[in-house]
Amino acid sequence: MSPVLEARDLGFAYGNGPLFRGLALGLFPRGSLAVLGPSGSGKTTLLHLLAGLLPLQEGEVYWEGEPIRPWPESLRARRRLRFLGLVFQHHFLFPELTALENVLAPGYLAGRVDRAWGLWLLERLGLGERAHFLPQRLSGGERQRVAVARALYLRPRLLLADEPTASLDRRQAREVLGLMRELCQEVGAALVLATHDEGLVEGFPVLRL
Ligand SMILES: Nc1ncnc2c1ncn2[C@@H]1O[C@H](COP(=O)(O)OP(=O)(O)OP(=O)(O)O)[C@@H](O)[C@H]1O
Repeated sequence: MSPVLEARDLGFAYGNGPLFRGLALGLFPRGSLAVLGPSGSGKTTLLHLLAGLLPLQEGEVYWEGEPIRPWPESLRARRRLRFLGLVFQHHFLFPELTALENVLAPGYLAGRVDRAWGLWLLERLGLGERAHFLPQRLSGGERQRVAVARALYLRPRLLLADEPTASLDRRQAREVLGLMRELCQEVGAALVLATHDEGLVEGFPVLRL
């Protein structure tokens, strides 16, 4: 079995000294990893490097064994759409689209619109009854669950979640994380979770920044 995601010898600096150097990680299909570190330690930067959203400075990132550095941005964007899903601290839902339309949005980009699959994801996340609500009528936890459904809609090999529960209370955070982990297993996605919260990473292999 080859790794879904691998990073070797990663180093990055914004100009005022290195944020990290010589960093390595690897994830197998359906594997998980928590990136743990205080605010400012470089979690978001690392996830952006892994997602190919920030140019690599030192080292290399491999998606399913292929180095991403040589790819032109247009190819990277195309590969990203199929390879990975992203969930951020803020949900970034389209305010004028319903929960279901938000989940289907990547399907329009990829030419794969399957309402039944979108609805199944929402139901699995406990939002079947709210599929036709606009985001403004949903709670913070519900919006974040819609964002998780949207990120998994194209059945990515990898889900990158950057502080996805930072705006939720502890109970909601645990619930959203638990559902996210279960659904990743079902969809077949590996999971990288970035968080500053030690209390949330029980059961995860941990990389400390
Ligand atoms: N575009 C940028 N230019 C210069 N410095 C930056 C830039 N983006 C981030 N930084 C700095 O790099 C450091 C790491 O930032 P990053 O957002 O990766 O950390 P983080 O661990 O995700 O933090 P948080 O938990 O607060 O989101 C911080 O000190 C930040 O101020």
